[in-house]
Amino acid sequence: MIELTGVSKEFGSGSDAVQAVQPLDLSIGEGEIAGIVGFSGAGKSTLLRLVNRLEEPTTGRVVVDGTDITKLSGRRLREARRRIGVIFQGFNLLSNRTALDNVGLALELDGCSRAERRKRSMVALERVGMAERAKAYPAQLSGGQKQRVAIARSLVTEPKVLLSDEATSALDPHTTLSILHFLRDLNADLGLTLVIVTHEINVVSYLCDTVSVMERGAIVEGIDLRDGPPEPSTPLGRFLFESATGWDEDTVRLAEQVAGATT
Ligand SMILES: Nc1ncnc2c1ncn2[C@@H]1O[C@H](COP(=O)(O)OP(=O)(O)OP(=O)(O)O)[C@@H](O)[C@H]1O
Repeated sequence: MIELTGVSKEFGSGSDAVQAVQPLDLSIGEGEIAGIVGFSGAGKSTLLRLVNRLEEPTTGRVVVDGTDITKLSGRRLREARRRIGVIFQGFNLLSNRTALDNVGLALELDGCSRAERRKRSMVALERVGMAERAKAYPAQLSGGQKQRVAIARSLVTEPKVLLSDEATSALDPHTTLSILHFLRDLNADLGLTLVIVTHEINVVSYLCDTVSVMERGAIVEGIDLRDGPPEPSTPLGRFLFESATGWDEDTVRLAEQVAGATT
């Protein structure tokens, strides 16, 4: 579903140049939940932003769902981006718009009629259990509810891929778990391919099928978590997994039971 080949990103030039992402290859299958972990400054967010060309690659090719998005421009690039949803740590909701109007923003930009926008936005809000709060403004919502609205906004254009950049980092552990549970449902129900940037190994262990460990712009190892308990081979991989405290099963069960009710 996602194929990065020789992709790199350098910011600036000359002595100020920063090689945020070294030339790398990454392959993510359809319906896979792929994690990207590493310390601050490792290049995780830049790598994620290269997937939908929010960041222009310095070298390499990015193919998403069979389309080489590095070759697109203008309207065709905008259309390809509609098939790639994004959610962020800061939610990025417009404070002067209701939840419904935030969700419908992309449709508005596409010139959809008001009635069509409303219909599709309500479907997306229902999908995230937020239909009853359609008229609420962001300031009237909790962090978890804001993230649900942001997820609805990313779903309204029916993407095949959802990119998540530290989407749960600003949330408490219980709300984090209910959002993760919810992302897992979306993956199962809609077959969405998820790419999750996080610094929390707990998030990876709970949610991901695979994880790429990043250090100084490079993927230093890839681990398939479907093969059983992870056996990292690099010092960083070992450090990240061994220093994680983990969520105990009771906490996870409890969070899943109340998912949707209290976020
Ligand atoms: N727009 C930019 N201009 C210049 N340098 C940048 C830019 N964006 C990122 N960088 C640099 O690229 C490197 C990788 O940054 P990036 O944000 O991708 O890392 P990260 O792993 O996501 O970190 P964090 O977890 O702190 O968000 C850092 O050295 C950062 O300072």
